[in-house]
Amino acid sequence: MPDLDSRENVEQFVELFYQQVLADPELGPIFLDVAAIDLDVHLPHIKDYWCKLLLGERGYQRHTMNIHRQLHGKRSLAGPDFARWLAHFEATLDTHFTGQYTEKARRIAGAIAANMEQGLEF
Ligand code: HEM
Repeated sequence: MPDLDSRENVEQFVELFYQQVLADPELGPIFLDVAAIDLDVHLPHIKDYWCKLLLGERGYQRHTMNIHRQLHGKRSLAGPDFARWLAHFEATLDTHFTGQYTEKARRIAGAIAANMEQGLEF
């Protein structure tokens, strides 16, 4: 299985991850109804975000925490939501990718999800 060591593979990962998240009965509506994302706008941001975190690319320069804080104001995001999000993230990695970048993605996602969950507790 490939590693998340190129933009091409990171983009493939994001597509596969979002297929799962958007199909999730709890999480899908948060993206599609609450935030009403335009996938053609949203997915390139997510791809740039992971290319920054994993490959050191500089394309993503937005404030992720503020975006989730705003979202949290419309539909509260709590422990079980983060657990589902992470479960899809890890299942996508486990099924399609392997290697040191894959493990880096797993660590970073876990740490950011925990931080974000704490940061939204108020
Ligand atoms: C409960 C878990 C989560 C849910 C339900 C969720 C949902 C969302 C939604 C609906 C948006 C679009 C917001 C908008 O455009 O108005 C978004 C954006 C984003 N999320 Fe999450 N998110 C979760 C966790 C995370 C985590 C843990 C990370 C990072 C590891 C993350 C990274 C991002 C990024 C990078 C964006 C793009 C922001 C931008 O437009 O630049 N999310 N999220």
